[in-house]
Amino acid sequence: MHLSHTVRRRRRCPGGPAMLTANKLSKSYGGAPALDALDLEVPAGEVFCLLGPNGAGKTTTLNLFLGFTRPSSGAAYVGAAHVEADPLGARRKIAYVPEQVRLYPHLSGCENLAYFLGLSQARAPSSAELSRLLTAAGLPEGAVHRPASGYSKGMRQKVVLALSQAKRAAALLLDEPTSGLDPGAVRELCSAIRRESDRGAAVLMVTHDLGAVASIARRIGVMKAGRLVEVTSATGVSEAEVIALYRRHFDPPGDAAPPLPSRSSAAAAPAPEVLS
Ligand SMILES: Nc1ncnc2c1ncn2[C@@H]1O[C@H](COP(=O)(O)OP(=O)(O)OP(=O)(O)O)[C@@H](O)[C@H]1O
Repeated sequence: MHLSHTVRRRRRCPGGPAMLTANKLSKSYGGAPALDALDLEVPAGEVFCLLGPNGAGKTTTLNLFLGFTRPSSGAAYVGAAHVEADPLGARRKIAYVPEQVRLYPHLSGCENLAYFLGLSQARAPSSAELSRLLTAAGLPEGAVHRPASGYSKGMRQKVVLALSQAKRAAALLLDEPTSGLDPGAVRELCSAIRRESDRGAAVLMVTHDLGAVASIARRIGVMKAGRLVEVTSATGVSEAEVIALYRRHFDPPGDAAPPLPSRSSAAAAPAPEVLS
């Protein structure tokens, strides 16, 4: 079926209309495929977790949905917006939690939220409304008006999750959000992500945290060398079952105790700015 760039009938996937769609989405660097003909649909309200070893193409997938990089072939859509043809239209529908969220350090959480929200919509919510959004996302009340320079990683993430809620983002993309978080912060983050999916956001989360996957994923996609090699339901699965799934794909044969991805593989690389 031909899909026009701008006018496109929204396809339906099992859980409802697809909010994130990849059609034969491919990206090569210097002739080497980083992502190879990805077909994927994430409907509204679903949490889809992408697993795979380093270099599998997970971040490349996010970058293509975000319009940070152009596909070599194929197409990515956010709702009906074709990312390449209508990057701003697509971006307006997305909230993005990079591995390291960067806020304006001299501004408070409330001021950061007002700023990022102002980039995407004309209506400026009141300070009381912004505070409510931030505390609903899990930011401690006492931190709302404090400079973000003193925020932990988990607190910075809460500002983006409040932004996601405030602008009613159709899609929430997260790149290794639990790396470097303590177990309590991981639980809080998972609850906040669940609230966003309950609201109707399509969630696409790249992670090495198999416990978090078991806690929030509705479907799991396994990536290997740029290809999506398995998609499976995660409803009711335990962490042990997610570990078994991962081992089935990535255990070297004959190796008794292969390494699993760590829960907190914090990388120091700076991430792009918060999208609004
Ligand atoms: N800007 C780039 N230039 C050249 N090669 C790149 C670039 N970005 C990614 N790649 C390559 O594309 C492949 C997929 O990378 P990608 O970052 O998507 O993997 P990943 O699954 O997210 O890995 P990780 O778990 O380490 O984040 C890798 O081989 C990587 O080296």
